[in-house]
Amino acid sequence: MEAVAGSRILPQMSLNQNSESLRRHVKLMPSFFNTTKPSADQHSNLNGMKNTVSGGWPMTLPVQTKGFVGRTFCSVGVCTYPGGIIESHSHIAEEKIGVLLLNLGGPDTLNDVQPFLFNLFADPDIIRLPRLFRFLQRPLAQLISTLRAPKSKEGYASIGGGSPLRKITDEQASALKLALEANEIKRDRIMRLVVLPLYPQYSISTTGSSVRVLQEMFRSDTQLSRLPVAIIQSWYQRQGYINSMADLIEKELQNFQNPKEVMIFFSAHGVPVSYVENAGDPYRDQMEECIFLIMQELKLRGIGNDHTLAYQSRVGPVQWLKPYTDEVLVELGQQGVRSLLAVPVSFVSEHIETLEEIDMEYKELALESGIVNWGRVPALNCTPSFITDLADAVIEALPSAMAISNSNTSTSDKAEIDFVGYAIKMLFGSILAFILLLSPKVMLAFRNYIL
Ligand SMILES: C=CC1=C(C)c2cc3[nH]c(cc4nc(cc5[nH]c(cc1n2)c(C)c5CCC(=O)O)C(CCC(=O)O)=C4C)c(C)c3C=C
Ligand SMILES: [Fe+2]
Repeated sequence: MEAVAGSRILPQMSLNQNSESLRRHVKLMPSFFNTTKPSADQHSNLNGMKNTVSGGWPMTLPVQTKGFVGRTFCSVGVCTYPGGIIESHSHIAEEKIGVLLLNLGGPDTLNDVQPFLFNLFADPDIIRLPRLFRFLQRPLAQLISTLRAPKSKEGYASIGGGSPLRKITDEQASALKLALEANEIKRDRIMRLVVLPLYPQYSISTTGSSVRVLQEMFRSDTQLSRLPVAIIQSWYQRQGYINSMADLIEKELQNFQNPKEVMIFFSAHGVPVSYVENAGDPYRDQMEECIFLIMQELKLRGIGNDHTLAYQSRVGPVQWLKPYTDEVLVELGQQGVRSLLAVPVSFVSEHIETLEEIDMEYKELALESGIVNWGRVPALNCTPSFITDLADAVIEALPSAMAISNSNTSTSDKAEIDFVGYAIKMLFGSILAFILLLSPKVMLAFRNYIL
């Protein structure tokens, strides 16, 4: 059994690489683990089986981030699942299950901030340009990331000079591996992959974006396209997750002098309204249902506090989901709310928006607005009940694993077509962006957009 942590760069790989090449790639992965566990019989459960160390699963995924400091596949955990070896009377079969965690990346150092932002804005699911203007995506991303970098760097500098996301995601991957090994399960002789985004609610801009790229990659690889894959789209409604969130809230309420008077303030990462209203993003509906379920669980525990939901972290001049966290905090203070417990709800790890935006900016704003007692629920990170629930989610998803079908175009043809198209688009995009930038008015509008 091994767990290897490395940089955030995940290069393109294929299934049949030799072990030397595999080792090199594995080192580049933020988190990769590989275990096998013996089993007695297909029809017996695996309780009490002894772990063995595998020499390595000859498979790794063609995981590719969208550039250097990656967004999207920022933690990869691959494990051969308990039941690694299944003995069925006369044969021994090895059974391996991969778990691929999808998460947002974050800059490890201040030097990584601009490349990180570039990857973010170059994602067509984050900056959604009309099809006709798609060729501008990368030049625009270059421009916006360069202009926004100083402000973002300030934020990352204030939380220690980089994002903690990578470290926490690695820890979650290791904890999940242990939880999966502890589980009892019966196995067939198959290899399957479960894709688990670390976003409880689905959004086009998070899970949607990652899964789209993953599917493109799998379709264009003959071997991977045959691998049975189960994708967990969202899991906010799972009782284990709801209970874990309720536990955190219940515990944190006890830190207030008068817990019953505390306003439970859910703060979710926002998305532009157009995602929900024009592109059919289920994010807002799922978020509202998630809050409803958490509050319902708290009520069952005799906790009937007032609560509210607001959206934070908007970028640019377009309308984002409302109400906005900063505006609601001010209103609540003015309305006489004196005790408030902030609950970050769209993400399961500590990150810049909990450590800087909530703990510093929003706290200061709330105290200025009349709130006296402030608290914040920590992120779930590696909370055992939460990790166990993720392990259960992985196991429950296994039966639905299906091959992602192969595309007709060969990989090399595709690469050629992509390259020519890409070069033409880059050329025209850069010329247009350059012309636009010569106009001071356009430049000013841009500055307003990104800050
Ligand atoms: C520009 C549009 C953005 C959309 C849409 C968006 C959706 C979205 N993001 C998260 C989670 C996180 N985002 C984080 C950072 C971050 N996000 C955007 C922009 C959009 N996000 C920017 C520009 C940044 C960089 C930070 C900054 O400059 O303000 C992070 C933090 C990563 C870290 O390093 O700690 C998280 C987490 C969700 C869940 C979401 C949609 C539901
Ligand atoms: Fe974001």
